[in-house]
Amino acid sequence: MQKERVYIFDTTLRDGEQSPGASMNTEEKIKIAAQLERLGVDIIEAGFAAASPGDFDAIRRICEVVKKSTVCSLARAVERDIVKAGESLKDAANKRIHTFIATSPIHMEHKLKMTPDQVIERAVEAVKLAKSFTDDVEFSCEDAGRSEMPFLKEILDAVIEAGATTLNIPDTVGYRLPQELGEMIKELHEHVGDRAIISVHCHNDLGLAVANSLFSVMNGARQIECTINGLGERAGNAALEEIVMAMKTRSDVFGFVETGINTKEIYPTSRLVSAITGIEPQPNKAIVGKNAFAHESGIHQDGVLKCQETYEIMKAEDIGLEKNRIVLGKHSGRHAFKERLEELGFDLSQEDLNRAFERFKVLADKKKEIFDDDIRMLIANEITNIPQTFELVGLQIADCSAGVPSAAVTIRHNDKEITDAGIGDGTIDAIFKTIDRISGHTGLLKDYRVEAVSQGKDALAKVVVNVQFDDSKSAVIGHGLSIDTMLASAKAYIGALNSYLSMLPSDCQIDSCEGV
Ligand SMILES: CC(=O)SCCNC(=O)CCNC(=O)[C@H](O)C(C)(C)COP(=O)(O)OP(=O)(O)OC[C@H]1O[C@@H](n2cnc3c(N)ncnc32)[C@H](O)[C@@H]1OP(=O)(O)O
Ligand SMILES: CC(C)C(=O)C(=O)O
Repeated sequence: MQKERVYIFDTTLRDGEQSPGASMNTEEKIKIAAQLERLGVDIIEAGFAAASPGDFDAIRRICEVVKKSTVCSLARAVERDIVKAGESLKDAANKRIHTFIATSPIHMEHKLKMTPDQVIERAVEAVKLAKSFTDDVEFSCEDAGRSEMPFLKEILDAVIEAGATTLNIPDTVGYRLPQELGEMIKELHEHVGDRAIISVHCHNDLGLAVANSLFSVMNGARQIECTINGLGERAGNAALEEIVMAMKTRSDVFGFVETGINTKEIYPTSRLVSAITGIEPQPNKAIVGKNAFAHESGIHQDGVLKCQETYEIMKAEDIGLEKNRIVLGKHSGRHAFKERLEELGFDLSQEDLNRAFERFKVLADKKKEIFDDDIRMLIANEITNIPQTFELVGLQIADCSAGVPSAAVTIRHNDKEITDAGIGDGTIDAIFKTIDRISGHTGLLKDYRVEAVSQGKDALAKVVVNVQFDDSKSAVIGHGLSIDTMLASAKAYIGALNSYLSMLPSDCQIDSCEGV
């Protein structure tokens, strides 16, 4: 079956820029336009030439860069706007003027202060003037979603007669429900026939912009106006990525149509637009949100690892992501944990794996997301195989502003828990001195380093100490890992102590613990 083409009209640079805070400079617009062309959009609405000299210039410069996609400027049904649009598009390889006027009773009466007949007359004049610059003229009935059907048919007949080749039916205020807009498009499509292409431009005030666009395609629309990341005035426009991926994923329903979009460019385009505008899609945003291809819970991770389709209806690769993301966190299970360890090059025995998994769960309770570096450190600590002669059970430090830095430490040794407290020149010194007293070994701190492992405010602190115990000739190293730096320091010091003890002949070890 011959597929019909649905033209993708991207208005990120025009309606998308109408998002508060999304203004872009000319260079930024050129970058986005070039990427939109790579993405394969048919028409790039590059701006509103009459809005400002900057907008005019950006459209003109985009025409120099974009050669395959059609470049378009918006214009009110006003002579100056159309002339400006025509001039800005002068050098375009393919150009379109998009002129519009409102057709709903509320807009005609209160905003335009024009009668319906005057609106038709103005629309016809606008299309005729636009036609003197290009054959490709689009006419929009602004607020068509709240316009009366007989009037819509009348004005569309008039602008077709004047030369409009694309007729856009905007749901300007996002009022229509999918079924209703679908019926409206069906009736208008039957009325217009093959005299022009029917387009829709849906806003997202009720969160229905994408659904409305898809219903419109099912009912005869062959151009969709949309934006990257759903940017746009108020709640935004229909999101290009959602429309395109819905049609691709549900080809059982949309198999009769096709777009020219290279879906692998969707993610890079989304990233570029959010980097330039500073507006990040919400994490759970369909297709391009940070979590759209992420799995955090053990049952889902297990399913996806066994068969991707258990929890994925699209492939991350299809939108240009490298792969889906298995996020390790408190809801993860052993399957995902083991898989990540293998990816990181760790091959643990079942016993080590079980121990590491327990420690992972404890860490995950404290930390929102566990990164690869966190796991590396966790495993490094797990596989050292040094006997844990002393084990930290608890640590309490006094309010640092109170004057004398002090620490209370509880340590397990030979199945006994011993608590002691001490003061020091600083909190770390107080902790280390107290550990010395409990263990009966005196350490001389040669080096102390702390660094953040992984990312975020809740990043793990990794403390590395180099300690010389009991006047021995060489110093030993200890590592400690925790989201709390003091705790990491205590662990590092005890780690160094255990390491030192493991190197002593066993009779010495017993002697050295007499003080405990
Ligand atoms: C639904 C949409 O997204 S439409 C596009 C919205 N985008 C923009 O408005 C961004 C660019 N706009 C601008 O820079 C400015 O509004 C301009 C340059 C176009 C016009 O600025 P100003 O001349 O100062 O007019 P202002 O914006 O205050 O008011 C709009 C005027 O255009 C009229 N108007 C609005 N739409 C149309 C139209 N499609 N055709 C003809 N006249 C229109 C209004 O009735 C009003 O006319 P009035 O001055 O006689 O009352
Ligand atoms: C100019 C038209 C297409 C528009 O942006 C709208 O109606 O929302």
